[in-house]
Amino acid sequence: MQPILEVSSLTKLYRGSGRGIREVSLRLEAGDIYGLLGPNGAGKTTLLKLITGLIRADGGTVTLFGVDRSLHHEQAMANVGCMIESADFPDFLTAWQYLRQSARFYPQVTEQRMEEVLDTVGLLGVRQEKIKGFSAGMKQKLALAAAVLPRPKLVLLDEPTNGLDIEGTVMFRSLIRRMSAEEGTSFLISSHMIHELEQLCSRAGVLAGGSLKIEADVSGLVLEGGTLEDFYMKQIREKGELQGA
Ligand SMILES: Nc1ncnc2c1ncn2[C@@H]1O[C@H](COP(=O)(O)OP(=O)(O)OP(=O)(O)O)[C@@H](O)[C@H]1O
Repeated sequence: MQPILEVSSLTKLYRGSGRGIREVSLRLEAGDIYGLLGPNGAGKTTLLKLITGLIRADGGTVTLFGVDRSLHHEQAMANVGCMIESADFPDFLTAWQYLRQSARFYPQVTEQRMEEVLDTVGLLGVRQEKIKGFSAGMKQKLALAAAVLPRPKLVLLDEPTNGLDIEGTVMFRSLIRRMSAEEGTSFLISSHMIHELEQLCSRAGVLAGGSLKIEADVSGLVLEGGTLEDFYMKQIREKGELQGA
């Protein structure tokens, strides 16, 4: 079966720091919910930015739905939703105007769909308020609403639960589960919320020092009585990535 996402030997070393990611390869099959774990500075955001073309790679390839992203960007990204780093919102827009702006590339997105996603993330009641009055968590919810708005087949999320309240985290988990079960959506989620990832993900990968160290079948791990946290800490310790451990 054709993978949803195939990353091959992707490399990006930033000029200033010389850090980034090196020779990372990753494959997502349809229906995968893949958790990307790793210490601060491991290269998770860099990998997500490279996949979506927000920054340019030094080497390697990204193929989405069989299409080379660097050659046919629009076609490759047509079914991809993403939320990478805290979105820089145009503060003068209302939540509704922002979503309308996000929807302009997707003729299939109706006002009913916009209302539906705002309701899901708990922002329907404030849709006519300007974003400049929103808290960090409200902005995070709006970014999530925009990422899933066109019902993409693949959603890339960088630290999606950062700043979310408890209800927001529960909403996030049920949104992912529902989209996965009802629409067959695949997810690549970078997060430090390991318990969240353990509950959601079918597979996980550990990125450390710019390289993908190991991947795990999360449900298999849990069935065998292990936890994703123990697995992660073991990997990080073995690879000497844990300072002072
Ligand atoms: N624009 C940049 N210029 C120079 N170095 C950078 C730049 N952006 C990131 N880096 C470096 O690249 C490495 C990877 O950063 P990245 O943001 O991808 O890590 P991360 O795994 O997402 O970290 P965190 O979990 O803290 O968000 C870090 O060492 C960081 O200092």
